[in-house]
Amino acid sequence: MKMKIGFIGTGVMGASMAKFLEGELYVFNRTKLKAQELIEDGAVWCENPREVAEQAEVIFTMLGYPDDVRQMYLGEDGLIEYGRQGQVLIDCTTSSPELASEIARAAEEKGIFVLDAPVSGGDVGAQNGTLSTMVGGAQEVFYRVEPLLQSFSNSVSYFGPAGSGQHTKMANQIAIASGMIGVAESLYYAKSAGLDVERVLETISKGAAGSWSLSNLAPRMLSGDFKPGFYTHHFLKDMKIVLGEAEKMGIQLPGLQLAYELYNDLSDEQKKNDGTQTIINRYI
Ligand SMILES: NC(=O)C1=CN([C@@H]2O[C@H](COP(=O)(O)OP(=O)(O)OC[C@H]3O[C@@H](n4cnc5c(N)ncnc54)[C@H](OP(=O)(O)O)[C@@H]3O)[C@@H](O)[C@H]2O)C=CC1
Ligand SMILES: O=C(CO)[C@H](O)[C@H](O)COP(=O)(O)O
Repeated sequence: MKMKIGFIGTGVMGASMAKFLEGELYVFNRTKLKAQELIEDGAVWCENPREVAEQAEVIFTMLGYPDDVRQMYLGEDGLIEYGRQGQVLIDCTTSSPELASEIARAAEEKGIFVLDAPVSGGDVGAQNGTLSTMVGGAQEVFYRVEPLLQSFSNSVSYFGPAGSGQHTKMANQIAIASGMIGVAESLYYAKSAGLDVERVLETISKGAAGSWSLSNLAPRMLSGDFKPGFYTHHFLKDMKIVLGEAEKMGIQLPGLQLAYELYNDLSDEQKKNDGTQTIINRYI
């Protein structure tokens, strides 16, 4: 018998990730249109999270902000309220580690299992099923659902108790943040020096400067394609979570702080609608 799998949050990432899950799929998203392709491929549309919770054995969420996650899990009519014993809930949203622990505690009281399983690899990784997935929560639950996580990932790693997946994703975002500033400033410098920027990009991508951001986002910067793979407002959300966590740990991250300020200086329009490659507009 096919496993009944729920997927809530079918935006840029979720709509692609859900396609790789094998089973009977139950989907819900705030804007139904964004689940249309999945529905056409056979997924069952649910009118609310309650319907998903009543049907599915395992439920994935891929939402925007920690507040969305809080509402979805802990709010009235949320997944914990309607969930049942033995059910597994997996939050792939990039969210707060502390909230992940809070949700896991609330779920435990009802015999529901929760994992935090944020992903890296961008829109391209989601489309190709090659994400890197980082997991926190009970290890035996992780083992149970690992094959599902593998279906949209090329790497799945377990890190420890609830919140550990989110902490790992924060480490990922720290590495990406300064890298994005480096990518934009590299192109700006090459252009200012009168070089053929496309060739510079092609050449340095093959050397030690090579990175996911350089290969995937620098070409979008050069072609003026600012369509979101990764929304700038989500990147700012992530950097804010990291800065909050760093403060709690009593550590300073001046590189990340600078990246946050440079991104935060972008226009409201750019923050709301553009992908993170829009940082190039600060320079060129
Ligand atoms: N894009 C990327 O490259 C990556 C993004 N991430 C992270 O993954 C998460 C999702 O990103 P992405 O897919 O790009 O963002 P999107 O905004 O495209 O997707 C989020 C989806 O969640 C839906 N949603 C939010 N709250 C609710 C709710 N209460 N009920 C139902 N649906 C809800 C939104 O609905 P609606 O359609 O109405 O807005 C939207 O479709 C973010 O936390 C992001 O930081 C992680 C790795 C890479
Ligand atoms: O826009 C980006 C960086 O500025 C990346 O698309 C984004 O960070 C995707 O990487 P990840 O999947 O690791 O979050």
